[in-house]
Parts: sequence; C-alpha cells; structure tokens
Amino acid sequence: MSTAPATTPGATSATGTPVFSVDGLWKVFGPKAHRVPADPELAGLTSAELRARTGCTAAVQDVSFDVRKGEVFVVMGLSGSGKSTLVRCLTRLIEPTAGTIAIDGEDVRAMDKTRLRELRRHRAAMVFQHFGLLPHRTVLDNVAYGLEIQGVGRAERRERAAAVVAKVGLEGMEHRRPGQLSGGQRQRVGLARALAVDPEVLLFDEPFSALDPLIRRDMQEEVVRLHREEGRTMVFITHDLSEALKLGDRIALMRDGRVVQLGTPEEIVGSPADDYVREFVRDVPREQVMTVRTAMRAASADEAGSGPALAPDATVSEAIEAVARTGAPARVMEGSRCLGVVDHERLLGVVAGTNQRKEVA
Ligand SMILES: Nc1ncnc2c1ncn2[C@@H]1O[C@H](COP(=O)(O)OP(=O)(O)OP(=O)(O)O)[C@@H](O)[C@H]1O
Repeated sequence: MSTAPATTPGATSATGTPVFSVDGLWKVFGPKAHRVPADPELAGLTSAELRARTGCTAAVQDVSFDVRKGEVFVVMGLSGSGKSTLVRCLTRLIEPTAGTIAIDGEDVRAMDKTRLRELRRHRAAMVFQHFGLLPHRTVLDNVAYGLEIQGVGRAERRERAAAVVAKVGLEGMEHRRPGQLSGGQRQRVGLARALAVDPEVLLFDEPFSALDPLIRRDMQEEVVRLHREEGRTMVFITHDLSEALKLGDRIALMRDGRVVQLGTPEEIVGSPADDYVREFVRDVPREQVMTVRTAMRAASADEAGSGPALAPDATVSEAIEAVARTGAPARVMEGSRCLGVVDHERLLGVVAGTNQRKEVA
C-alpha cells in the first residue's frame, strides 16, 4: 500500500543535509562496558542476557540515523527503551561507549571541553521535563539566563528574551517568578529559554509528560506552530504514540536499546516493520494518519475528469468526508495532474486495515 520505500532499522537519509549523523552508537552502563560493542558475541545478546552474563546494561545498542535539517525527529519507545540515553549522547551529556556522532559533519566525540560547552549552549539546546527554572528569578531573567552565560550584554539579552517570551505566549508575565506560574506556563518558560539562544537544533526530553492533557495539547500545538513558523530542527523524546504521530516528520521507534523502525508516521502505521510495531500501532485511527497518496488507485479517463479534488497529502479521513458529501470518488491532484482516485472501497480498506494486510502478506 505504501508507495514510500520500505524503511529499515538504522536507515540513514538519502536527501537533505543532516544536522546530526549517528552511526553505530552504543551506550553500555556497567563494568568493562567497552568490551561489549567490540565483542560480536556479547553485542548479539539481548539486554536481559547481557545483564545476566556481564552485569552490564546496554541502554543504546548499535543505533544509526540522521536528523535532517528542519525536521521534527521523534524518538519514541516505552519506559526504559533507551530514549533519554540516546538523546543525551548526542551532546555527550552521557558519554557514548562506541560509535560516531557528527553535528554538521563535525565529530562530536572528538570535541574538547570548550567546544562541547559551545555545542550545548549555542547549537543544541535541551528542553527538560522538569523545567530547571531558577526560582528566584523572574520569567524574563530565566529566559535571558542562557544569553547571560553566553556573555550577551544586559540590554540586548532583555530585549531578546522579551521577544521570545512573547513568541511562546507569555506576554504580561515577564515579571512573575516560576512559583507564580502553572505547569504549562513554566514549560513555556523552559521552551523560551531554549529558544532564546537561537540554537540550530532543539532537543526535547519528554517535555510535556508531567502536564495535564489539555495543557499538553496546547503545548504540542505550540511546538507545531513554532516549527511551522521557524523551521527549526527538533529532536523530541516521547513515550506517547499519539504525541509522536502528531509532532514527528519521522519517528525512530525504540525497543530494548535498538531502533526497531525508523520512518514517517504513515510508514510506521501503514507498514509496521514487525509484530512489535504492529501491536504498538494497532489502535491508531489509520484514517487520520494515512494519506490519499498511499490509499489511491489508478483513475479511469472518466474518473480523472470529475469528482472532488484533494492534495496528495490529504488524510483518508478528509477524503471520506469529500466522498460522502459528493457520492463520487475523489481525485488526488498534484497541480492539474490527476495522480489517482480514492473511492469507497479504497477508503474502507484503510479504515479496516485490509489494504495493509494484503501488502504485508
Ligand atoms: N546511569 C545508569 N546506570 C545504569 N543503567 C542505566 C543508567 N541510566 C539508564 N540506565 C538504564 O538504561 C536503560 C535505558 O534507560 P533510559 O533512561 O535511556 O530509557 P528511557 O526510554 O528514556 O526511559 P524513560 O521513558 O523511563 O525515561 C534502562 O534499562 C535504564 O535502567
């Protein structure tokens, strides 16, 4: 069903300039951790076997991927699957055991202390779940803090901080202290503080998991908006599948330290790589994720000339509405060219998951 190429674990991008490029990355905790990636026998064990044999925990095991410029790259998996360890390795908040990491082609593992500090302060800012705000400082001063560390003068940093505070919707709260804010507002301050240093890439470590559902949705929309407006590269950790599907251009799904599938939401939902992924995405409403580009069939000459028109990235859900309204198959149009049509049968096939089963079989 999917017209996109199949994704393989650890696949790297063929297009675009990678911001981060990760290859064969390992993080092993425990005694003599270095011997694990180097020894094919140990490297081939499951986490449980490795722990029993050596007392080591392989939190990240032979992971490779690129983060492309301008994308939201989501690292998703259940608790303990290695998400935080993986993302902390990107800026060496955790020291990798083996493998290579590059940012814009520069070797992160070869960086000295000064260069690393520069990386974390200017190029890859982290937004944490537990905001890490300074309680005695105002919102404005918390946001300006990163700029202060960078040595930006007081007047300029206050001006830049005020602009970012407004951007995240906290205008009028500049002089409050963190204790006078709600959880969602505090998270916005954390986001503003990371944005203020204008980093090339923002790293989010489960930033919204402590928020209640409505505020969480607000914050997700905020991230989508910021991303749309600024096109900033983002790496986003979450254990929440719906959050991953909503935010991610691509998702790396982790299990037990490994990336089991890397792909767009549509690829992950439409063509799960294995039974684990299939089970993971089983309850996702497919019609909200799958696009008509994937669901369409070839059009006859008659069909290509009439019927409602949809863009190729319209969802199946939108197509159902159009087909129900007009009673005719909907045309998938790229400019004036008809790529194909979606009719009742194709659309129902997506909802029922029968197209998918046919392809997988
Ligand atoms: N400092 C450490 N020492 C030993 N083991 C660790 C250490 N940090 C993490 N681990 C182990 O590594 C594995 C991956 O942990 P990690 O925190 O990266 O997972 P996670 O997917 O981010 O989980 P969560 O969603 O619960 O934060 C777990 O088995 C964890 O117990």
